Amino acid sequence: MRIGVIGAGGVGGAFAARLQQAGHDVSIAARSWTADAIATDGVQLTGEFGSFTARFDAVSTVLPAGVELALLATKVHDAKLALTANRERLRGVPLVVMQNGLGGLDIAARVLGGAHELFGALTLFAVTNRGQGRIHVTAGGETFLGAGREAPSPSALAIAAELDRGLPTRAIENFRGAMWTKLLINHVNAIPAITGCSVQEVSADPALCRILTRSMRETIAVGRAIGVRFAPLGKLGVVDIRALEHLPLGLAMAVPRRLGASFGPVPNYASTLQSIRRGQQTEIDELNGRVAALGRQHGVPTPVNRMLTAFVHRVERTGEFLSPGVLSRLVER
Ligand SMILES: NC(=O)C1=CN([C@@H]2O[C@H](COP(=O)(O)OP(=O)(O)OC[C@H]3O[C@@H](n4cnc5c(N)ncnc54)[C@H](OP(=O)(O)O)[C@@H]3O)[C@@H](O)[C@H]2O)C=CC1
Ligand SMILES: CC(C)(CO)C(=O)C(=O)O
Repeated sequence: MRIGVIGAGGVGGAFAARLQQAGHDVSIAARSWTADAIATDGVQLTGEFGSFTARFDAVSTVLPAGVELALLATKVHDAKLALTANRERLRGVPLVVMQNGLGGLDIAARVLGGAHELFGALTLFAVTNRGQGRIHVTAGGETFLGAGREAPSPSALAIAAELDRGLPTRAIENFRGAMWTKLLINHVNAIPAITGCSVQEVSADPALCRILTRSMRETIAVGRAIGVRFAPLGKLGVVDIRALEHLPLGLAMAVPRRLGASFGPVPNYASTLQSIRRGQQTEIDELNGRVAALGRQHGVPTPVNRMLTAFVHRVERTGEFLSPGVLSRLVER
């Protein structure tokens, strides 16, 4: 199949390399400096999904004509520009939006039109983008594909099967509920971005894990106020979400502690801290920031998500991390 990947960073680069290796005809649209590096040296994949270099004939700032399926793997805030540049090439081509947060599919529908065939994909593997096509997968995990609230359509099943040839991918029902569960999982992103600690260090540290748990509880409350039906996703089952919601805080902390440990022994710094280290804008406004905005809209208090969002922006501006002790004093005072 002719597959076009827009945004060849961590997630896009890993999929591009593995799909090409599996025999698909993959082309890449990247920003010029990354496109130049990949055109010369290919995508160099290391870690959990194997170590090899994938070379691509078509690497440019826009996709070539003739693509049959497209994947969008930019950060959410880069989606509008990337899709606008590729709009002509995407006419009639199903698009899979591989992004965290809740907003990517809406942006794609606005740019490409509400009738465009759109799917979302939630990726549970953890990947470090070392720049210029060098991609290191620190923990394996499945990708879940879908759209809306219903059971997967025949085309969702067919697309998931094509992607599954490269990396483990499954079509699921209640994709909207799964997006919210992934948003909960991505609460592991903010504290590493504020402190410089890994996800595993945060979840193993009682004071930091307490903040993480509080932020997740706020998000469940916001989701409930909106009528979200959280779907089980990877290591976070419906029972875990109920435990997070209803158990006393000290006991509920077991859920994020397990979630952090599930990323395995290699430190996972998550995509938000990686953006800071590369001097790029983070997606925090689409993660904890989105929860805070929805909380305001629906009258649900979200003080921890508001603070975490503000602290990530502070680190973005200053480049200075807060120590775990200072962060917990500021949040818990
Ligand atoms: N990293 C992870 O472990 C995971 C990330 N995610 C989610 O996946 C999505 C992608 O994240 P991730 O791969 O980490 O991000 P990266 O920043 O590593 O990759 C994004 C890529 O998009 C490129 N890009 C930006 N604008 C354009 C454009 N206009 N045209 C073409 N390419 C463009 C960037 O280019 P440049 O190289 O120039 O910066 C970069 O290579 C995010 O929503 C993230 O939250 C989901 C699960 C796991
Ligand atoms: C799953 C996780 C937390 C992997 O690191 C991720 O989605 C991210 O880093 O944004």
